[in-house]
Amino acid sequence: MGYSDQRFTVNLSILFTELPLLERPAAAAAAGFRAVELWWPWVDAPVPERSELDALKQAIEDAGVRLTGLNFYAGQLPGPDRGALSVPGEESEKFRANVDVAADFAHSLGCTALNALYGNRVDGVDPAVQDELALENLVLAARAADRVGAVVLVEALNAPESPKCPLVSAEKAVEVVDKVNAATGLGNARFLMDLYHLSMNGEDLPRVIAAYADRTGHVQIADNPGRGAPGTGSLPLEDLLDQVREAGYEGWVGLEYKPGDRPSHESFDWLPAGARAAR
Ligand SMILES: O=C(O)C(=O)CO
Repeated sequence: MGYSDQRFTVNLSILFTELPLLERPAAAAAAGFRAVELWWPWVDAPVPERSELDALKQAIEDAGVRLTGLNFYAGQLPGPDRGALSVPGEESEKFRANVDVAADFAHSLGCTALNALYGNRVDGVDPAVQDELALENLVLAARAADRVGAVVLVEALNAPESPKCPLVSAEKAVEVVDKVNAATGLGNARFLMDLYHLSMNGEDLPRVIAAYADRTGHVQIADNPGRGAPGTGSLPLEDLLDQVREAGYEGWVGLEYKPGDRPSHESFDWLPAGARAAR
């Protein structure tokens, strides 16, 4: 057990952002990793030019890393937006336009996990109307993911940093997962267990792990406070990841932390070089 038994993937939307997008996959490879994940990289373009998609695919392939996770279009991340799929009007339309583009792009790189961020509450809109729209859009996303052999992930964010997001507890996110699976019958909606967000919400992490590991499709980590590398805060991340493993989760663990005021490649000193290259 320990970090050496985990399969880590580097989030290139929060790490290596000091580099242009197309240089980040090679930088992750140079740091010893073989797997990367991304938020939707084109925050203003749910349907980017074909040439942009092709260039990113090429950069990932040339670096010799695999893409293990991709967020659907989610607006401006990490804020002010927190997703698009529950936001009526233009944002929902953008999400819908993106669904097949993101699923096909993921598929072209063998990526089998697509994260669908819920979005903020909108002043003056009935929350029930937003939740109904969200379910419709999550069903579309789950069907598109299923078409390419992928899962659709539903993530709980944290209330202090996302005060308008309604999905700020594991229980609430898993409730949405269950609703999507009940609506599609596909069983490919899964919980994204982000230990940083859940700890910011004050959740009992061992309890959450025991309760929901079997419905978890992806895990992400950062330390708390600060959303930095493991060891920069007070979360017992190595132990918590052991618990996740013991509870039956064997998938990827996304490094979704901020490097701090140092280049990203210097932020992996907590992880033995031999433990980075999991495939
Ligand atoms: O917006 C965030 O903080 C996320 O974790 C997105 O995946």
